[in-house]
Amino acid sequence: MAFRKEPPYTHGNQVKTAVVLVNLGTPDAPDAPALRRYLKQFLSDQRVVEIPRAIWWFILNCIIVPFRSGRSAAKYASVWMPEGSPLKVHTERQTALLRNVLAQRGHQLEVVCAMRYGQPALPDVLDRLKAEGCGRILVLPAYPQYSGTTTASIFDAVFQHYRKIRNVPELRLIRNYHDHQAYIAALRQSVEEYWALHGRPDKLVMSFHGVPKRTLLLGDPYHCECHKTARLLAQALGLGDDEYQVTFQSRFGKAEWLQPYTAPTLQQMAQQGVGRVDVMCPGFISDCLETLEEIAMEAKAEFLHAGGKEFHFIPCLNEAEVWGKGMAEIAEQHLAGWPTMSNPAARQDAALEAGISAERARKLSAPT
Ligand SMILES: C=CC1=C(C)c2cc3[nH]c(cc4nc(cc5[nH]c(cc1n2)c(C)c5CCC(=O)O)C(CCC(=O)O)=C4C)c(C)c3C=C
Ligand SMILES: [Fe+2]
Ligand SMILES: [Fe+2]
Repeated sequence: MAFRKEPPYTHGNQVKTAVVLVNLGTPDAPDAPALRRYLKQFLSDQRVVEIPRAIWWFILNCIIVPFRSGRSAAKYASVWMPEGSPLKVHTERQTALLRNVLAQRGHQLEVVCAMRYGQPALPDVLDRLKAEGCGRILVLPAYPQYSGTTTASIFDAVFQHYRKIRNVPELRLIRNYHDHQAYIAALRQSVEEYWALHGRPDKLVMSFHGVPKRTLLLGDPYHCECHKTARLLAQALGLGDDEYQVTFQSRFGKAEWLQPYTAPTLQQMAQQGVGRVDVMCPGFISDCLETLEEIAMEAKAEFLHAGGKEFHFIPCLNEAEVWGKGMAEIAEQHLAGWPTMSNPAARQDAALEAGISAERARKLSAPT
């Protein structure tokens, strides 16, 4: 196998560290050509669709791409922001937030974002970091719950990229943070703030993106991690079992996916006399088509049509300050041992913030 051409190794270069926030990716524009490119790349990933290649090639190229692109483009158009697709806009803002919080805590590192599908493409971002001298890379997927369909696909893309590189950086991959206290605390704060402004619902629905049921039966822990997130959040909010419900949305294709499905559950709730529901999507750290259109528009209309009185969508964590700190805490745990703090004053501040005594902080900041 041929490796990519690299400049000759030189001695004495300072090795930099980078954190890469990787999200799913999104079309470049809310139109059919952009959707065709996006859906083709996304749905050709064998981690996402496990149907035998030849059959799937036919279904994807002759049915899904031609028929879905226009419809999906119209949905994207209904949530498109002036700066672009919500998923990309929020991911970029989260990257800036994480960069600022880590810098405030005294870390010297690059913080960038990348997309598994679409732009900025993960391989291009990894190439750029290498050219900038980053010899340590921490990959932070935008998925709190691990799934073979999402997290592992990011890992595949990273490994695939470095297969062609001779001088591979030191790599760390964050597998999940579905039960991390910083993530649960950020969710709790966002719900409590929402309820302080808008009052409380009869029922809180936590709607996660679905996956085919067979992936659960074949060992994917995603379903269990979603339930654990929901249980921990309900505990943090002090909710009883009858005050919240976990559901799964965005079913794709004819096969059975994780149940209960979000839309029919909301309709049943409306028919059973649940007056107000609040829906949140803790499987997404940023708002996107699936939250803003499928939940905040479609599911809302269906719930009200079925007789529900009030429907509230609680936004994702997006750029909440508490989530900036949460992401930083998660990243810091995985950065441990890497020399990211070269500034003694910042090191002392960070140690103080972590609750370590001033004296110990001074010792820590002494040159080593
Ligand atoms: C939160 C994690 C996600 C999992 C798990 C997931 C699995 C999964 N998705 C599809 C098919 C589609 N998903 C689409 C959009 C989409 N999916 C996620 C996240 C997860 N997907 C996000 C964040 C988004 C929104 C992207 C955006 O641009 O805002 C779409 C495209 C939209 C459409 O045309 O309806 C498809 C298709 C499968 C098949 C799958 C697991 C097997
Ligand atoms: Fe999806
Ligand atoms: Fe489970």
